[in-house]
Amino acid sequence: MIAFENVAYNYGGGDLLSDVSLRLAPGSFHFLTGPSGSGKSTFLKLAYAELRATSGRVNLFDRDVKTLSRDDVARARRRIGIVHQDCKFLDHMSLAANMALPFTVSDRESDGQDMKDLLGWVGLDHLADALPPQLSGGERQRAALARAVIVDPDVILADEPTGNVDWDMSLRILTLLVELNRMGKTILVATHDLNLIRQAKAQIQARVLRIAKHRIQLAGADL
Ligand SMILES: Nc1ncnc2c1ncn2[C@@H]1O[C@H](COP(=O)(O)OP(=O)(O)OP(=O)(O)O)[C@@H](O)[C@H]1O
Repeated sequence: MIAFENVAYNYGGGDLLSDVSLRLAPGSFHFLTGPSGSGKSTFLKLAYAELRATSGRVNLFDRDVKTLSRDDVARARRRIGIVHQDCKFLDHMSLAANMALPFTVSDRESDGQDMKDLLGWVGLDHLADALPPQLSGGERQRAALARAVIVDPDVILADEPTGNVDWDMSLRILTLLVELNRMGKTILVATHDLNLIRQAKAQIQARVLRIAKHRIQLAGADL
């Protein structure tokens, strides 16, 4: 799905990430952890071609990102659901209308029943007509996850999807991610939350990647 080959990235100073080689195989579940500022969000941006590697190669669905035109990137992104750290909604539009935005943007028809089912799946069907500022932090994060999956992507990249929510809500979001993985989606979750990772490993085969000293390594079984 997504492969990194000897990738390095810097924002103009020294390398933030260097010598990164890894593959997100279809149907795999990965966590990405590491200290604040170590480059987790940067890695995700490289993975969905928001940033281009300074050196090395990132393959998105078997194509070198450097060779992709803007349209190719847009097409590839339709196969990726991105849950941003600080998810943005249009505050003047209902939750249901916000959920339908990916369809509007990609010129596809949205199916009202699918939308209802999806809101039900994340436990927000009663809030379909609410405006985003009326949602709690956990409701926003579940809405962000639902919006990322509404176009049925093959890959889900989630940046701290359980930041700012309590443990019960974190577990609920984790359960949704595990369900998606069981449906065959390839998942990568960047998180600081080691308890969440332990909880997930009790349920599914998840690999844990750790950023240390600018490199990304597979963490041992100690987690
Ligand atoms: N656009 C940018 N220009 C310059 N430096 C940047 C830019 N974006 C991020 N950085 C720097 O790169 C480093 C890594 O940032 P990144 O957001 O990838 O880390 P992170 O591991 O996701 O952090 P956190 O866990 O705090 O979200 C930080 O030192 C950050 O200040």
